[in-house]
Amino acid sequence: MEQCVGFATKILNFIVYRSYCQNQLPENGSDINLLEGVEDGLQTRSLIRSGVPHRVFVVHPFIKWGPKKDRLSSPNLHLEEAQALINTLPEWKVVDKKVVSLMTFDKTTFFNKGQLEDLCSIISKNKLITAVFLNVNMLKLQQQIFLEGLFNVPVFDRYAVVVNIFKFHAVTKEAKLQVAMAEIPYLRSRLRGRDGESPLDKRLRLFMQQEQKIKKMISDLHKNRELLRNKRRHMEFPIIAVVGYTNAGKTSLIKSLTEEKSLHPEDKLFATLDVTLHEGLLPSRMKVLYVDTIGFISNIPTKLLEPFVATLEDALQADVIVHVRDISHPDTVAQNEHVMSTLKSLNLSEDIMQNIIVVGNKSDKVKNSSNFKNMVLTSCLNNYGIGELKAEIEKAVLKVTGISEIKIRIRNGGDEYRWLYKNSSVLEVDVDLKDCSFAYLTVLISKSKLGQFKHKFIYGK
Ligand SMILES: Nc1nc2c(ncn2[C@@H]2O[C@H](COP(=O)(O)OP(=O)(O)OP(=O)(O)O)[C@@H](O)[C@H]2O)c(=O)[nH]1
Ligand SMILES: [Mg+2]
Repeated sequence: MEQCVGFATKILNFIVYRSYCQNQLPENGSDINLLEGVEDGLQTRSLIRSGVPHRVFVVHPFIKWGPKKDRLSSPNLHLEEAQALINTLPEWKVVDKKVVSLMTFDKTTFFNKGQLEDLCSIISKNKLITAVFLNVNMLKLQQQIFLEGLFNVPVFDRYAVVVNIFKFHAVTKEAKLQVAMAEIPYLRSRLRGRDGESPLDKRLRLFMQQEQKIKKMISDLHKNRELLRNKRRHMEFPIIAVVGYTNAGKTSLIKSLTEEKSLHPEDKLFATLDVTLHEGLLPSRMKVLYVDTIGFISNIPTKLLEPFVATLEDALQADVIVHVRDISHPDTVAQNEHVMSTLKSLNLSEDIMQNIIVVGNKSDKVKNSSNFKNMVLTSCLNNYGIGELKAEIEKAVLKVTGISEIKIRIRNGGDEYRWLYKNSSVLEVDVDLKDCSFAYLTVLISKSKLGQFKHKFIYGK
């Protein structure tokens, strides 16, 4: 309780603390130079010190009445998701949790007087607590400074926590650059609290320069990927993008579809941050490429996801989208709405939006899965429904790509033979019993490739 004695004194302390905090902000360019050591991991100075674990008191504030009330989900489900976010950070632990109802999130003190006293009392009694996670998108600087002054421990919002999860999970240079890019608006917003003397302008300018440099590096990488994509298109393997809410089982599903051993599904939010490609075979032995993508999550500031949007749009230039839902999750309906509205907000073609196969995953954890209609039910745990899903994917692929099955008689081991193996999916080879130097090949081939084949080997001769 002692921390709460004298609310007015605390307000005074807040003013003193505020100037203390301002002195803690980066003083010179080198401190905030995100691009120093890009190659060795883009170490940034962040408001969460990387590598310092915390024992966290999770507080989920929610609006009880009015138009801003969340009608799709419940405060307790949000609290659970907030806990899952904290547990995703290595060695971080949740030691207490609470939901608090408010009329607005706009007050500088954030909570009302009674709530603040209550929270202070919890924090002062529980000596384990080393940080508070306030489950809102982004606190205003003044709110954060006020609450930290009062609670005497760091206060993190969703932006800070999610950026740090991203940092732990970014593997490729592109993902690391995107995380650095995502962090800039946050760090910049934390700089703005200082009085406007010239060093602040200098630091803001530095941020802008860094932002430009990172943007340029990302755009160079995108160009590179564009080349790869064209190459991929040239090979004409159908592309299946796998999307869904974080932790729904996207990576697991791709693992089941491709039997690729190297994939590692994890019970963590945002385990996958990089777009990766995985080769698989459909029932007719047609080769396809599955694209694993970053998971969606609701209540994330759009600024945080902006750097990832271009990559996601790029990944979704696919022939078919598979939307994986975790139907065992109590919030599955709200998660579905969120994924669908995010997909609609992206710059995707009409065609692809018509080609979404919905998968009801984790059906092993659901008692009555017959409630879930218009989807393929699967379980990656026991491979249930994987065969049916492959057949659905094949149907969709054949429909959109105009790929057809044909049988051609060609010379064994000749140029035609090699060309077909490279450019189509060979389903069957039967030696011509009348002339063993010839064979009948049954292949799946796209219209354009068939045109090329005829041009090269039939009309061209
Ligand atoms: N019981 C059950 N668990 C599953 C199933 N599919 C996936 N899981 C588990 O769910 C967790 C998340 O799986 P991932 O495949 O990593 O999920 P993801 O959608 O790729 O997650 P992010 O990359 O973090 O967005 C892991 O612990 C999986 O083992 C399933 O069908 N049944
Ligand atoms: Mg994943």
